[in-house]
Amino acid sequence: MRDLSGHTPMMQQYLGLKADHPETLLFYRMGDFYELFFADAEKVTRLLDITLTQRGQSNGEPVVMAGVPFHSLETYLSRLIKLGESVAICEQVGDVATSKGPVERKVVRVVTPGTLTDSALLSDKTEAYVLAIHQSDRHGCGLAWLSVTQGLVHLAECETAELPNWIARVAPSEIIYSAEVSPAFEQQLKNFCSNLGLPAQVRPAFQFDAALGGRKLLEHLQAASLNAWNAQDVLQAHAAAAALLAYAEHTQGRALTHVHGVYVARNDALIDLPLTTRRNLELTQTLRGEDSPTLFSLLDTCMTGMGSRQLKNWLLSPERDRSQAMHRLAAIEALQDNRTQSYKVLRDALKGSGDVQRISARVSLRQVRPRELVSLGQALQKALRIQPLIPIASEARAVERSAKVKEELAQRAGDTQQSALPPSLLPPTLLVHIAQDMGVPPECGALLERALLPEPAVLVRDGGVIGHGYDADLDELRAIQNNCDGFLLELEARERERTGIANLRVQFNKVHGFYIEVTQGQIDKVPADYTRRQTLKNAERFITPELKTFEDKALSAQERALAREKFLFEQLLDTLQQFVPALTRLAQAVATLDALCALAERSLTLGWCAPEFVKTPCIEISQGRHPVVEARLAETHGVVAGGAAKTFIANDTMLGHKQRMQVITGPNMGGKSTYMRQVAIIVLLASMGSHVPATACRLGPIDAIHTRIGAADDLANAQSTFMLEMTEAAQILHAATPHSLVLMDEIGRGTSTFDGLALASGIATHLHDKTQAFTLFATHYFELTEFPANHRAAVNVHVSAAESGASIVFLHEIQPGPASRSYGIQVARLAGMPSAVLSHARHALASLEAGADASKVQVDLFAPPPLQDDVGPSPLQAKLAEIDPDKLSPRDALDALYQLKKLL
Ligand SMILES: Nc1ncnc2c1ncn2[C@@H]1O[C@H](COP(=O)(O)OP(=O)(O)OP(=O)(O)O)[C@@H](O)[C@H]1O
Repeated sequence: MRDLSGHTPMMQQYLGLKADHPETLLFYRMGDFYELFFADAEKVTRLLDITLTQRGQSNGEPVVMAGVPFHSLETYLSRLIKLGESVAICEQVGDVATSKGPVERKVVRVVTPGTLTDSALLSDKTEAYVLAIHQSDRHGCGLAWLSVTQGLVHLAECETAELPNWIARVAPSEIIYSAEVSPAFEQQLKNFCSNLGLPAQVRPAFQFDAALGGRKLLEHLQAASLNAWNAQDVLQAHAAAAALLAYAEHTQGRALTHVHGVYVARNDALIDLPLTTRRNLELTQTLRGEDSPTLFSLLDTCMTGMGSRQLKNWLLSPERDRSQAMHRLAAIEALQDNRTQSYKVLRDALKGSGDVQRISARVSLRQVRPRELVSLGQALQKALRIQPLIPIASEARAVERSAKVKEELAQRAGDTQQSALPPSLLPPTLLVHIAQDMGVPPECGALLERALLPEPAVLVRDGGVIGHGYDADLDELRAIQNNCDGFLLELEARERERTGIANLRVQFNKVHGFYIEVTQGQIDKVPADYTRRQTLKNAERFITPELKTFEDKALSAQERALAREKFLFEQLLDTLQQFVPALTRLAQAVATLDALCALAERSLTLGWCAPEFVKTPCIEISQGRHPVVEARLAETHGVVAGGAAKTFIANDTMLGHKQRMQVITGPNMGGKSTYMRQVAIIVLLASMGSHVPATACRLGPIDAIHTRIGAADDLANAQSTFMLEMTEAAQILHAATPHSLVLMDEIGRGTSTFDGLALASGIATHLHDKTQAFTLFATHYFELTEFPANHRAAVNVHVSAAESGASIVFLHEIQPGPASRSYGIQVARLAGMPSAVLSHARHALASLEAGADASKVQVDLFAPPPLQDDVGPSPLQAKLAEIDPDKLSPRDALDALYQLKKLL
């Protein structure tokens, strides 16, 4: 323990608090400022560009400090959190008037990027997760993550090698791990996090305790066993959960009473969408790291932040089991019902709904602000109006029509695994469930309406929060403040009448308070209950018991009203706790309904169709489109660089048992990448339960979407473009199965032509013969168009283009057969290459082609490698093997040596 005795008492207090938060910036409240000291002060000065000052000395050293005004705390917090910093907020909790030495202070909460609850600091559309990672002894990891504003702890276990993909899937805002992970593991984790700009915190090893985690989960679930959640066997994840909950509680300064759900994410339950796939398909971020245009930005027309977050979650975690998707599809069909078009009415009703999910979490954490409670009250009223509008009957008809959903439901009813799903995803059908959860107890809404003013102050400490008529004492205190003048006039009139003193006056001054003034001439009329307060030259001033009582009340009324409001607000929070579970269910229902309505709207606006799920492995798409490219073309009215088509050209895709691989050729800019991505996007949309941009779509089971597209140098990890390309390709070859969709775009182009071609052909062969995944293989190697000739399940297709003079027109149609040529020079011309370069290139091409024709040797790229000839041992080896030196006489040994020499 450090000796602090040389420091001033205040610095001793500060340093004592700081010792508990060494890695966190400590905001130390002093009057109207939060002050930071020493290294913290220097750091925020750098990060926030605020002034560094120096005041006095402590322990012989100058006290370096920087401060921010208390009322601008949120602004500074938000900037620091965006920079990945954590902040401990230390408030004065003792009584300034009575304390000897520095007033008592306490860290009341720690604000970290992954445990935010304040809507001012959170993005509407993104959940902030904190992810705890536990390294187990056996090459595995236990994971546990939660968003403090949700009531659900997610658990998972994975191999260490799969960790990056899990982190990508969870997309946390912050990671915590044990102080005792292996150095190699820590290094890997740190590299990975710094590449993603993800803050990582080290936590004490003892907190990563499986038994403790199991117990804590049971406490939250108020259950005796985790079996019902199918979470009993994931012990490594329990260890992570123990640390996760401890950390979340540490940041909030209290237990998370609203956490009452556990969900185990099993590796084989979700469609695998590796980090590369998320990136390449531009699901939530463009390749340049922007939020739009992406698939999510196109899909997300939700009316609430809750809906947007739900939709993003569906997009990034589609399940392999299609029953969930089928439920959503049935609900979308009901919402779109021609006659009622309920989705429109519902979207109107959902507009402007408060963020029930975040607000109810803040209720249980007792951090909620008055205005949030008002908006919660409004959301409850909305929910009651929305409830009867939900087209339950149409959904029932849609389910009836879909024999498959019915079959699925019947299966699920007898399926013991069902409780592993979050509650709102269970049968009965989705909309029925949503409608049930919309019914929050009416007394909750009524209480909020009564308890709060319609437009309360921002903070309780300012007063003006609690409604009129809610509490008699408060009403009286307010009446005193408001009716001071009225009361005094009324008292004056009454006293004049009682005493008969016509010029009696009731007045107030700051020194003497309230008094009744009587001129000297009228003194003899003063009643007995008047007590003299002050004598003036011409008048006497009195006080009466009634006026004294009023004075006491009036002078302290404001103070007492504030205290009363605080008390009533706390009492309100106590009462609201019982409604938190119902509010959490309501939030989930609103989020789901909003997301479904957005999907219904998108489908109708963009002309999408419902996919059909089948058991036979296949991907059959009629007239498929890439929704984001199509939307961009529509926005720009087809005026895009490179003379592309004016409207999007739809294409079919037929992959099945007989045709598992397409070798796609065609000019640059022809649309190969777009076509491949569109197939992946359609598969993904269908799997999440959305309609798809096509006229028909039949989809067999899918377990993963792998992509190897483009190449960006990963300089931070010292990987070259080619190394990265090969690493990604190798991962795909190991992971893909016959139910996976694999996109390979121009594999092998990062090395010399022969190496690249040879590798590309090897990879294609492996995918076709061994992996047998559905594969779209785009290539510029014409040699690979020979591939289908020797491989039954592969076909050639090409994107069409037409030559028009020296130029080229892209038709973007996928047609059978290989492309006739590559048009590289024409594309370069479109790109504005100087004509001298083009002319040089044309000549060079002609001579290269002539040379290639002359020396054409037929190489069978796809022939299996020759087996090593097994010719057996040589005569010399055979002779040597015969000899047993232990049995040889010196004479025999010499003979043998001569024989061996001869054989040589
Ligand atoms: N089906 C389509 N209909 C209309 N326009 C399209 C279509 N497909 C692609 N395009 C347009 O052509 C552009 C180039 O497409 P894409 O990047 O897919 O070509 P590519 O063949 O993969 O090119 P490269 O081989 O150079 O990577 C797209 O940005 C888009 O504007």
